[in-house]
Amino acid sequence: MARPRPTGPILEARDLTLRFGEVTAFQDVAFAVMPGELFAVIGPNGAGKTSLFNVLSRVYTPTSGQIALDGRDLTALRPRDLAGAGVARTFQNLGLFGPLSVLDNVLVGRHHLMRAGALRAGFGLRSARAEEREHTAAAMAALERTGMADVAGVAVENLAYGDRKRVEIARALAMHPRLLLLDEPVAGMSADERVEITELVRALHADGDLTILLVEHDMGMVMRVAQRILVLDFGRPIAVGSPAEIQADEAVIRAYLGAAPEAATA
Ligand SMILES: Nc1ncnc2c1ncn2[C@@H]1O[C@H](COP(=O)(O)OP(=O)(O)OP(=O)(O)O)[C@@H](O)[C@H]1O
Repeated sequence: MARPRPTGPILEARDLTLRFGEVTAFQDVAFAVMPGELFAVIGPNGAGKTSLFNVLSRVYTPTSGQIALDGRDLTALRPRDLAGAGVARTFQNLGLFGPLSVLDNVLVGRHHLMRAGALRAGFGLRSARAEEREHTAAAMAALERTGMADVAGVAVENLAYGDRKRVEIARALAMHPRLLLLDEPVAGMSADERVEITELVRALHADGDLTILLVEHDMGMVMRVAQRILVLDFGRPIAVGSPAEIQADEAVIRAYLGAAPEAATA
């Protein structure tokens, strides 16, 4: 049965603070991401982006404040419950299994939906085979969306970095998430790969109902894809707005080491 589409924010943070002992990773962060939105969090080095991403993906529990998914306390979920709650993520440094094929890596993302146990599958029961076909079809559909279906049988370790990122995004999509969390998707990429992944993220968002929260250091990438942007600086929110508003915001320009707006959009 299709989940009812929430009318309020899909994700909402209020007064969110994370401290590691004496170190404040971020504080008093507040934002609301609406269903279908592409929302980005940016900021200079050490601004707190990764720490915030880790709170959203349940790696860390905030020191104080609230974070709600569809109006319910996100911190009540364990990391492994996220997929079932409709949230999928990618990792900054890829979380793939190199020796496994592209298809098998994507099937790992369907794990939480697999009902047939290994024993039933081993005996080749019809229901287990039907389920396997269903998962393979879903994984192949996700690979189609990221342009990787034709290399489904290739070991991931034989792919270029940008293509591995496509596989990782496909794995997240195969979970059929409503909310996709992207952790610095163009980090470590060549200029060409950056353009390709930026276009992929834009196309995935344009495709349909997916809500995307993107944490990214690369201003240019964010300006091309995001509808709204939250800027952190030294752990504090300094601006929220459209790309045009953020580019014109003096506090943001100062935070990026006095970079001129042209430089910030490069
Ligand atoms: N596990 C940790 N223990 C202690 N301090 C931490 C930890 N993780 C992050 N910090 C601190 O929290 C602050 C925010 O770091 P964070 O990595 O979230 O920033 P960032 O915006 O992602 O930076 P970058 O763009 O350089 O990755 C920094 O002062 C950092 O040193």
